[in-house]
This record gives sequence, structure tokens and C-alpha cells, in this order.
Amino acid sequence: MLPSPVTELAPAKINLALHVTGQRADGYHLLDSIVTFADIGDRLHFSASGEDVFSLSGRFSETLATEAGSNLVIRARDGLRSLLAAAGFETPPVAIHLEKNLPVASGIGGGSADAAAALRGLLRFWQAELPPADLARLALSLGADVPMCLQGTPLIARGIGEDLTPLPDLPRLALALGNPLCSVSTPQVFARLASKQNMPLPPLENGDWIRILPTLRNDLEAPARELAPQIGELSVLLDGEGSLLTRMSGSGATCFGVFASRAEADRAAARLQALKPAWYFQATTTVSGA
Ligand SMILES: C[C@@](CO)(OP(=O)(O)O)[C@H](O)COP(=O)(O)OP(=O)(O)OC[C@H]1O[C@@H](n2ccc(N)nc2=O)[C@H](O)[C@@H]1O
Ligand SMILES: Nc1ncnc2c1ncn2[C@@H]1O[C@H](COP(=O)(O)OP(=O)(O)O)[C@@H](O)[C@H]1O
Repeated sequence: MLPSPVTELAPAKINLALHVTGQRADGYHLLDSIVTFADIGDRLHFSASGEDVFSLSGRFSETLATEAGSNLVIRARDGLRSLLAAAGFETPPVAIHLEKNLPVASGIGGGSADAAAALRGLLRFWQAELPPADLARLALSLGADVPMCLQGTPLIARGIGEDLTPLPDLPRLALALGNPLCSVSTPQVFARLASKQNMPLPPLENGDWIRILPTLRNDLEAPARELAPQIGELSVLLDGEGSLLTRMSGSGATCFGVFASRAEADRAAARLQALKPAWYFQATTTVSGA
């Protein structure tokens, strides 16, 4: 019997805080990051096919079309298939369609979210299982953010992103996301950091989040603003809409504003979209940790 079709959401990742605390000998930076996930993202569809096929659609698919063969989704499929084949599972050809709704190279981990969704979706499609440690190793080999995207719930990420601690009491947040649609290169942002040894996160047990979050930082924001000055303009616009806390996510250029309610986040995103029609704005409610 042919496998049944499967659909997976690849939710946007939001770094609510990101402290760079050191650098490994291989050049990768050590992070302390509070991460949550949006209720919006890319969408992946998996269906039976005579041969492996990969197709793209969506607002941001064009930038990826020329390098479709090296897409993280393909790398995830191939990596998973070889582990599953070694474990004796059947992995018949699959048609994968990626609906690319998230801006590319934008600090909300679109590629990592897609890779994680490909792993989750293909395990369901092929009705297969892997030991969690093998899956975690494969995820990390695809990118530092892929293990956290595989988890998909609020967490603290340490190391380069592989050391994950759940944050079940992080509340749902109403956010307006904005991006001036200038893609920012993650390695270039890390390379411009003035200091690589910054204060780690303070202890966060029983977090009074609304009080604590504003006292934290994104250490990548200053170097990203040097590369893309529009980030400063975007932050001012979010503040002007009444954001309770405005900050950049990941290596940018996406910034988020935290709003008192989803209705306020919706209004802010709609007003800013009218003001800057060529930019990306999206209201979202983040997932619950419980
Ligand atoms: C900065 C963060 C924060 O969550 O997010 P994004 O801006 O990508 O969303 C991540 O650490 C990005 O993770 P990810 O995008 O998966 O990174 P990778 O593909 O593994 O690495 C891309 C490049 O970024 C740099 N890099 C990445 C992660 C890290 N902890 N230290 C680094 O120095 C390295 O130069 C590496 O070659
Ligand atoms: N499915 C994918 N979605 C986005 N980018 C991808 C994908 N596959 C490979 N990439 C590559 O990964 C790079 C980082 O993209 P992305 O994950 O969107 O960045 P960020 O983590 O900063 O949001 C892009 O420049 C692109 O060339």
C-alpha cells in the first residue's frame, strides 16, 4: 500500500533573548538563548511518488529556486533516509512540496524549521522511528538551530544550540513580526561581534517573564544593525505602535514587538504593512510551553 500524504507546519523560531557567551575552537559561538515558536511558518507536504521530487511555492520561494538541490529539506531527507535504511526501514520515493511563507535568511530560522519539519514529516510518512539520540545528532549536523526547531516548544538553548532545556512556564505572547526584507548573513553578523564573551542568562526559575525579558539582550543586534541600518528604523516603527518590548530575533533582520493582546498585534502589523508595503509584517501568537 502507498504511504498516505502528510502535512507538517514549520513554525518560525523567535529568539526572545540571545546572549553570546564564548566561541569554540572551530569558530562556532556559544549561546544562551530564550527561544519560542510562532503559530505561523512554512508548510511541507509529503506524498507518494514514482521518484523523489522537490517543488516550491509561496511568497519567498523564488530566492530558493536556483539552489533547490542544496535545500535543507533535501539534505534532511537524504540524511534521514540513510539512517533509516541502515536500521532496516523502507524509505520509498517521496514528493515533497515546500510552501515558503517565511522570509529567507531572516533570523527566524526558516531553513532550520523546514529541515526539522522534513524530519518529523518523513518519519510519519515512512512510519519509521529512530533512537532520539540519533535523530538529535542528525538534526545538529543540518544546522545549529535544527535541534531546537525539532523540539518546537519554548526552551533555553545553550552550547551552539544543541543543549536544550524546556521552559514550560513561558507564556503565550502576542507578537508583531517585521522584516525590511534585506537578508542578513548569519556568519557575517557573528564575525562583526565586538565581544564574544558576554554575560550569560541570569537564573530564570519561576520567571516573571514580562519583567525579566526587557532586562535581557540580543548581542547580535548591534552588529546586524551595522550591516542593515533598516533594523533601527523597523524597531522605531514597532515602538511607535505601542510595543511593550521590541527586539531582533537571531542574526536578524526580523524584529518582534510584544503586544498586550493579539488584537493589538494584528492592528500594529496591518498599520505597518500599509506604511511599508514592500516590507514583511505578520502578527502571531507564540506556542504555549505547557
Ligand atoms: C543565530 C541563530 C540563533 O538562533 O539563528 P538564525 O539567525 O540563523 O535564525 C543560530 O545560532 C544560527 O543557527 P543556524 O542558522 O542553524 O546556523 P548554521 O547553519 O549551523 O551555521 C551558519 C553559520 O553561522 C555561524 N554560527 C552559527 C551558530 C553558532 N552558534 N555560532 C556561529 O558562529 C557559523 O559561521 C556558521 O557557519
Ligand atoms: N528551506 C530553506 N529555507 C530557507 N533557507 C534555506 C533553505 N534551505 C537552504 N537554505 C539556505 O539557508 C540560508 C539561511 O536561511 P534561513 O534558515 O532562512 O536563515 P535564518 O536562520 O537566519 O532565518 C539561506 O541563505 C539559504 O541559502
